[in-house]
Amino acid sequence: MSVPYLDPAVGQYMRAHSSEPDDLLEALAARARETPGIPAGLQISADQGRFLTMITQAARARTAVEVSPLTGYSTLCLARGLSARGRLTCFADSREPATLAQPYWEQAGVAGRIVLRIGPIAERLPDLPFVPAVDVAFVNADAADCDLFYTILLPHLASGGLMLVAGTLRDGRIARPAGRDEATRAMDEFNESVAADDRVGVIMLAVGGGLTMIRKH
Ligand SMILES: C[S@@+](CC[C@H](N)C(=O)[O-])C[C@H]1O[C@@H](n2cnc3c(N)ncnc32)[C@H](O)[C@@H]1O
Repeated sequence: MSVPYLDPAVGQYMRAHSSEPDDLLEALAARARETPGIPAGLQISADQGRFLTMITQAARARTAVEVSPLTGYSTLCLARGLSARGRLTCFADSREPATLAQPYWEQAGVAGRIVLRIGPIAERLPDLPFVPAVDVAFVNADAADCDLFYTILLPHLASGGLMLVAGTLRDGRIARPAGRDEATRAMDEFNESVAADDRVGVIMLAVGGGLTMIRKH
């Protein structure tokens, strides 16, 4: 478990007392590492993946949305947590997840739950239907895009629905003003605006590079 802003001994302890990713997730992660053009470090961490599966299960989600899949690892974690008749609609700029992850989605028996929408995400996302309402949305995008995707997705969320946004602590840089880059400043603005949004309840979790869980009232 890599939680760079935590004491390494605490991270090690957490890893030792959490479930490990299974062979299929490990195989997909290895395939992503070997694939040219997939930048290292963009895929969600194993602990984030486990959290996505568990929260989707706990929410008994039937309708989920993801922006964006890239390697398809987070997609597999979300799809596994859905009920058998659930649907996960994934917005991606390119076909990468389909070509890379499809065999793993099939092996997991969840390929039939996944619908890919390929094309410029900001243009495609507003086409998402309002019925059925979304139970769980997962946003793992560039910091500069998080506010736009949040703004578009929130009206689609069911009352009591959850939105999870990854990378919100920027691996700890968010709280170290000296080391801030443009993306960290953008994420800070996003975090400020979500915390002040009275339509939702918010908790920031020290999972992976930071994971914000947002519940619509
Ligand atoms: C953080 S990744 C999503 C990772 C995904 N959830 C997973 O588990 O594999 C998505 C972001 O990566 C950015 N990105 C950077 N380089 C990319 C590349 N070569 N292909 C696709 N997305 C890329 C995109 O702009 C997008 O906002």
